[in-house]
Amino acid sequence: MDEGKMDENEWGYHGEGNKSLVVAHAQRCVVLRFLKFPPSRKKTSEEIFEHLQNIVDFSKNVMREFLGESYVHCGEVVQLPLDFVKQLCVKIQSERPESRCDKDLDTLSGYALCLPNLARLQTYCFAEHRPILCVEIKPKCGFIPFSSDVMHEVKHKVCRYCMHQRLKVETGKWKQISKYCPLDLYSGNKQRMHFALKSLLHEAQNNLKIFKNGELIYGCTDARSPVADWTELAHHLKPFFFPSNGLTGGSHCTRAVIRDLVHVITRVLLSGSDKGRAGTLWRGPGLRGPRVCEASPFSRSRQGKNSPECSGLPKGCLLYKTLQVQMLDLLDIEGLYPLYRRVERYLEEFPEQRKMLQIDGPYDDAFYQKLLDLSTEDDGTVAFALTKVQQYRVAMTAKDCSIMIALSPCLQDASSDQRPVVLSSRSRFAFSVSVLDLDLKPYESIPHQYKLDGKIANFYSKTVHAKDTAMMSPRFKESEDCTLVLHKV
Ligand SMILES: O=P(O)(O)O[C@@H]1[C@@H](OP(=O)(O)O)[C@H](OP(=O)(O)O)[C@H](O)[C@H](OP(=O)(O)O)[C@H]1OP(=O)(O)O
Ligand SMILES: Nc1ncnc2c1ncn2[C@@H]1O[C@H](COP(=O)(O)OP(=O)(O)OP(=O)(O)O)[C@@H](O)[C@H]1O
Repeated sequence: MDEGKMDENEWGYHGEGNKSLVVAHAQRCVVLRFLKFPPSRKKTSEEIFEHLQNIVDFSKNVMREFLGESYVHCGEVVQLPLDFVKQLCVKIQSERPESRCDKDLDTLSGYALCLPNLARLQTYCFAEHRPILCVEIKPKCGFIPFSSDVMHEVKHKVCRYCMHQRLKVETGKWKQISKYCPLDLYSGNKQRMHFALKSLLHEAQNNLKIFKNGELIYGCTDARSPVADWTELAHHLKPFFFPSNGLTGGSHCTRAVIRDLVHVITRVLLSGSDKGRAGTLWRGPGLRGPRVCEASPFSRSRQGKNSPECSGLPKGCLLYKTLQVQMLDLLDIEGLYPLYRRVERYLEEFPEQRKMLQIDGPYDDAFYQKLLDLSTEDDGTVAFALTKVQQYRVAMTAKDCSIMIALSPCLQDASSDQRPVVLSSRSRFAFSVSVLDLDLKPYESIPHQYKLDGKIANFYSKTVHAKDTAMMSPRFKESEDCTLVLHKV
């Protein structure tokens, strides 16, 4: 990319989250990722450069090691002409969802991250002429905490995502509760994974987006977004899955296309194409805790039946590796918070030590090596507390990242440039899998996490458990009554 000759007309709005905004080049497979800030929060150019460089270093030295290099694209920091950035900002403003406009794109520093456009097959060269379908999934936390420090009883049975749904609907963030449960997606069991993916297709929230040739065709931006239209989605997908157009249309066709999509995504998610070194050498914390969330409609419908829920994920696949990194949260926020307070007290006494403790970077190999200490025996030291704090931040990052799956149809016997291939009922796709949004969660967000966690668990217990008890009690009363009668007889 020639930063000297930038033309805003060659770039278009691509998407945004809470902290960054992404624009894509019209022809080339690259995106620019800019940081966003609340209008009142001004940062210096040096601070922004350091922040972006930290993102690159963290991806390179930590996440690549954990997840494998084929999945992680670190990108590079680029300096752009300020005129270009200002004009780009004006150009894209009308396309931004209203709910994201509480923060402004940084137009003052001129710095951004340049990354491959993962909504197209991963390549830095000119866009390929083959059509490309891309599915982005933000799977969220895939396990139930196993830490003995967890005091909220409900957290041992119901996963954080399912509990949080109740609060999100209550506060108006989303209109209805999703049937998606991350534990189903991470189960490795095909039936459960199909259920999870279909649930995401029903209620995408911010957990699912679908792009066709780089353009968003499915997914919602906020609670005001129109309801999911499977007929329209199937119309987009049909040429990919039924190239010879065997099915004419109607609900049968819609269902068949959606089923094919779900099956292909499941196969890709279970594939382990990664050849990375350290990603496979590293032995993570090991899968622990309940494998089923009590709130998942799939699990509820199978209660008491012999369900094949625990097939487990293949070790090479990205879901498995992501889950391992998420499980670096060994103590849960309830066990972590006192350790955070220990580090805080130390820093209050020795503020000059902050740099040495690498709280704000650099995220180098030394930082990575310390993360590998999985001991949970607290020796009362600041060093122990700090290691757990840093592991928690890394785990939280993995709980909030997204997985991008790009699929491109290929002919029956054509070689796919060494890319892996997945089959659907009537087609064949070359695919790539990548992770995005691997920005290390800030140290400062820990008190917020602690409060939010309590709020989510309390709200869930108050509403759902109260409701469940109310619904259960007549049945219990009946059986009690029955038992009493039997006793009398
Ligand atoms: O706390 P959560 O689980 O709601 O996650 C936040 C996400 O909400 P979600 O639940 O996925 O809708 C939230 O996503 P949205 O803004 O809701 O799309 C952010 O990803 C946020 O991360 P950060 O503060 O921007 O670094 C996320 O915050 P972190 O907790 O990951 O810091
Ligand atoms: N390299 C990329 N290629 C293609 N699309 C991308 C890329 N990076 C980001 N995106 C798109 O931009 C959106 C926003 O990016 P990202 O998730 O990094 O934002 P964020 O503000 O950091 O997110 P969060 O809300 O989780 O903090 C993504 O959901 C994805 O659709």
